[in-house]
Amino acid sequence: MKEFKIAVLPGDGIGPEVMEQAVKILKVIEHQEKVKFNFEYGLLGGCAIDADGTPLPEQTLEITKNADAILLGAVGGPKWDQNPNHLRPEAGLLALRKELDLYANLRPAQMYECMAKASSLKEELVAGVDIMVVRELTGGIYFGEKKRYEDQNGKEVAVDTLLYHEDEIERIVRMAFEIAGKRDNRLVSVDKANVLESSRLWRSVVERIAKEYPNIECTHMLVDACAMQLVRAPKQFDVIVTENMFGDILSDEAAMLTGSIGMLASASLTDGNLGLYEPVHGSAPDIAGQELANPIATILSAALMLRYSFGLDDAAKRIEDAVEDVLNKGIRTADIATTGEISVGTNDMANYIAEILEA
Ligand SMILES: NC(=O)C1=CN([C@@H]2O[C@H](COP(=O)(O)OP(=O)(O)OC[C@H]3O[C@@H](n4cnc5c(N)ncnc54)[C@H](O)[C@@H]3O)[C@@H](O)[C@H]2O)C=CC1
Ligand SMILES: CC(C)CC(=O)C(=O)O
Ligand SMILES: [Mg+2]
Repeated sequence: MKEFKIAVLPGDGIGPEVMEQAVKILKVIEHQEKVKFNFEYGLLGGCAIDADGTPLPEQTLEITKNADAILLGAVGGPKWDQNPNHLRPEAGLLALRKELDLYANLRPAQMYECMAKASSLKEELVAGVDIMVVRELTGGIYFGEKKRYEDQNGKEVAVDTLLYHEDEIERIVRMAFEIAGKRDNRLVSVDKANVLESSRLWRSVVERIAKEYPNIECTHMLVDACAMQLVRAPKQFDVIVTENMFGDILSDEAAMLTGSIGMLASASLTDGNLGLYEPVHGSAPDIAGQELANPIATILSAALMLRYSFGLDDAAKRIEDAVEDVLNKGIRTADIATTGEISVGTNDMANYIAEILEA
């Protein structure tokens, strides 16, 4: 029997709640596919600070390095907001991404037909939206040097450094071209080349690599214009490639086109088979512990794990179809509910998905 080791890092806030649901779905798949998933749990983020005094304990790093894939909930919360940077939950996640060289963050934003009909946005605007945001994940301003000091007038100064090496840009851009080649052959590279030197380097690398992909229509867009175009005419986009912070922001925006940030999955990949799979959303402290969290983003992240890290494409598709079936039946968590539908909590949403999978 084929065995896969999965490092499970539930994290903080709603992280453990949505993770429980994803594991529930994976146990159904395990049974159906006749494979064995060995789940190894680790602490990351605020819970790790509380238990071990560090957001990324050595033991967690070990578990992830020995795993075939990593499934993550979310980290962070107000309890740790005033901590110094190295004792913030988010620093643990950033360190993990860097340590494992997970440089490519794929964030697919796909609109379900039944969700388009119920969207608070115009149906014709969002029906058929299918965007893949390819975000650089281990460079840029989140990883540059940070400084705090007082100027000569005694006023505080803060510095974050945005730095990119050419080869860091090259590998993510190349991956985006490859992905575009398997989709609709359209790639939009997003930068701020009218202002930022790092963006001018980014653009020149994109232009050089574009010559190797003559069949792919490659255009450039400034990030402010892209934010506007995403809400004005989202269907113009197929694949977007961009640097770390722009991708973080634009993918949250793209999420809302599809109904809720509680629906968006992501895969963080390196050059091998290892991947980290996590919902795009955070730890949502405002709804934690209330059975309100939508588990779909984490369940769909588990499906991406089956596809990208384990090659279990059929199982991944069955999960995605089961999610769509449940949505077609009008079953909704609070974040995606409109009137006249069946409103369910976190657990029941996953139970309905599991029921369809088992049918
Ligand atoms: N990958 C990660 O672990 C991330 C962690 N964070 C951290 O999470 C904490 C909260 O950050 P926020 O800015 O509030 O972003 P957030 O994504 O946690 O929440 C934003 C809004 O979306 C809602 N929401 C998020 N996920 C949901 C779900 N599954 N179902 C239903 N509603 C959902 C929340 O209730 C909230 O109103 C912060 O400490 C932040 O640093 C934020 C983003 C990513
Ligand atoms: C380190 C994370 C909190 C950054 C983020 O918001 C994300 O990756 O989505
Ligand atoms: Mg984010």
